[in-house]
Amino acid sequence: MSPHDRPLREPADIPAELAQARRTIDNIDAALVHLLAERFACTKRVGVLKAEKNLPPADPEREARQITRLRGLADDSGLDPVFAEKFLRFIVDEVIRHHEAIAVEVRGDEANSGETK
Ligand SMILES: C=C(O[C@@H]1C=C(C(=O)O)C=C[C@H]1O)C(=O)O
Repeated sequence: MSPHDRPLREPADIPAELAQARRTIDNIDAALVHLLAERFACTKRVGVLKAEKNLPPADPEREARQITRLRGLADDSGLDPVFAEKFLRFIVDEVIRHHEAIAVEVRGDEANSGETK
């Protein structure tokens, strides 16, 4: 466990309920960071697989289906679907940038090893 996993220390003079709510927020933020780290580790692998198979970095058709699904999940759970879509778009755009960089790297490696596809 990293020392950053612990919730932040709050001043002693703040109301107990506010301090408790902030501990919960800190735990949720920690979980979000862990989840994003896992997601990016997984998408990195996908980027390598796609580059090796000469597939494009972005898959707009899959993205459209993910957006529809997440908007539905957001609606069901009381989260603003517009926000859910923006949040997914933000993450996916970053993933696509990673995939473009991975594709350049893999192509370079192939050129250096004299491999053809
Ligand atoms: C991860 C992939 O690559 C891209 C990133 C996606 C994502 O982060 O969910 C979805 C589709 C692709 O545009 C994939 O093709 O599955």
